Amino acid sequence: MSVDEIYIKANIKAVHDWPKEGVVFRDITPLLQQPKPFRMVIDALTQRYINHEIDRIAAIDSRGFLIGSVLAYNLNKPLILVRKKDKLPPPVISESYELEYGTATVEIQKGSCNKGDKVLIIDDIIATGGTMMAASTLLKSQGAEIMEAAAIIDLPDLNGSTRLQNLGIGVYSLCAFEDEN
Ligand SMILES: O=P(O)(O)OC[C@H]1O[C@H](OP(=O)(O)OP(=O)(O)O)[C@H](O)[C@@H]1O
Ligand SMILES: Nc1ncnc2[nH]cnc12
Repeated sequence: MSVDEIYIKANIKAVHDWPKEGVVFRDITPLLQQPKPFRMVIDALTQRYINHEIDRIAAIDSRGFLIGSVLAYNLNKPLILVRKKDKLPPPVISESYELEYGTATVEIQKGSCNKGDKVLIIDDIIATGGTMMAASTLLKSQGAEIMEAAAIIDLPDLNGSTRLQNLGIGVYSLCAFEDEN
């Protein structure tokens, strides 16, 4: 593990049995409350993508907005909002999916991207990968190519990153929590 990874992980809190029994919720609030680890996250993602060919950044509602919007500003790229159901004005397209602790629907506005656009998807965490997959389905339906799906945290035990990779979507995360500790 790199020094940055150790530091980022140390600023993410494990909340056991929330929002339901058996779930270990990875809370990024401590990381956001301190400039140093938050800057580490943004700087690491900026460095990774600064020389990549990216046309747009898609950030996922709501924790993904916190990272995706700052990254879009740093990289000077247009931002696409992947929002929870009924938040965006029409015309929208929708995709439903399973979460670790429920079900959800995400939407993007029609015309959010152009055919052939290379889109980087950003969220705080990849758990089952359902949210990233739904976002990718919506973006692809508009003709986009998914350049990569990136998050602060990967939970490999929930297989989300593997499921995304099996669909041909490249995945990048800054840290992983391998078990329930
Ligand atoms: O890989 P998955 O199993 O799809 O889970 C990851 C998603 O779950 C959380 O979002 P949540 O729906 O809890 O919303 P929030 O960001 O508004 O808290 C998280 O922010 C990711 O978007
Ligand atoms: N274990 C978890 N911690 C934080 N956010 C999540 N989203 C889905 N699973 C999660």
